[in-house]
Amino acid sequence: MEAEVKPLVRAAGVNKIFGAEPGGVVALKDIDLEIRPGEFVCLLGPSGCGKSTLLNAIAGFSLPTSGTLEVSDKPVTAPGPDRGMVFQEYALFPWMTVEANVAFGLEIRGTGKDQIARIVNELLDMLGLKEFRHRFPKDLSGGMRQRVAIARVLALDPPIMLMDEPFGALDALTRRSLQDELLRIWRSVGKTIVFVTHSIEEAVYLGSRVVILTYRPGTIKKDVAIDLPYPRDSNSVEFNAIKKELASLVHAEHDRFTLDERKGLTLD
Ligand SMILES: Nc1ncnc2c1ncn2[C@@H]1O[C@H](COP(=O)(O)OP(=O)(O)OP(=O)(O)O)[C@@H](O)[C@H]1O
Repeated sequence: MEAEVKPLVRAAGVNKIFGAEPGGVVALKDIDLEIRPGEFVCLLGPSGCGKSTLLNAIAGFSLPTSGTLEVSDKPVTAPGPDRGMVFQEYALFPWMTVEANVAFGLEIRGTGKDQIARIVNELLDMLGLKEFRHRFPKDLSGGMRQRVAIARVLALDPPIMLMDEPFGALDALTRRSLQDELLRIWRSVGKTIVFVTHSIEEAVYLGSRVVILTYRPGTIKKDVAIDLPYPRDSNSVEFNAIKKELASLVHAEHDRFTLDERKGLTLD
C-alpha cells in the first residue's frame, strides 16, 4: 500500500473578509485546499477572484479572517524562511548589483562568505546571469530582472516558492523562456510551487495542478490535475483540449466580473 504523503500546505474553511462586517468584501470563502510536496499548483481566475489574497495568506503577509491555514502542520502566523515570494514587480534593491541582490538574504542570515560565493555563482550560472553579475537592476531587461528575483528567492532555498503573476509584465517570448527555466528548476531542485496567474495557457503549460477560483466571493470552483508530460507542447491537441475545458470555467467567472464592472461596482 502506498504511504500517504502529508500535505505541506493545508487550508480548511479559510475565509478572508476585507473591511468591517457586514458590508466588507468577502475575498475568500470556505477554501479547502491541500498542497503536497513537489506539486506545482497554479491558482487561476479573473481579476479580483482572490488569487493574491490566498497566496498572501499562505505567505503570512495577510492572515485569514477565520479558518485553519497550516504550513508543515504549523499554523501560519507570519512570513517565514520556508516560504519565498516572487512578485510581479521584481522587488530588487536598485542600489545593489545583481550579485549583491542575490547574496543579500544569505548575508542577513549570517551564511559564511565562501558559501555565499558558491551559492551565488551556482544560481547566476543556473539562470544565465553570469555576465550580468556586476550590473544594476536599471541596466537589465524585465526578463533579466525577474531572473534575479527568482535567484534571490532560490538562494535562501525555501521548500515553498510563492509566485504572484511573476511573468505578467513580460513579452510573450521572454515569458515562455522564463516559464521553461522555472520548470527546469522546479524539476531539478524539487520545490513546491504555488503560482498565481490569470492566463489559462500559462496555467496549463506549468501546473501539475490548476485550481480555478470563482469571482466574489473567491471559492474553489474546480481543482484539476494536469496529467500531460513535461515539457508540454502548447500546440498539441491534448494541451488545447484541456485549455478549452478550463477556459469555459474561467470565462463564466470573467463574465460575472465584467457584469459587476458594468454595474459600476468598484473592483479596486
Ligand atoms: N487590502 C484590501 N482591502 C480591501 N479589499 C481588498 C484588499 N485586497 C484585496 N481586496 C479585494 O479582495 C478581492 C480579491 O482580491 P485579489 O487581489 O486577491 O484578487 P486577484 O484574483 O489576485 O486579482 P488580480 O489578478 O487583479 O490581482 C477583490 O475584490 C479585491 O478588491
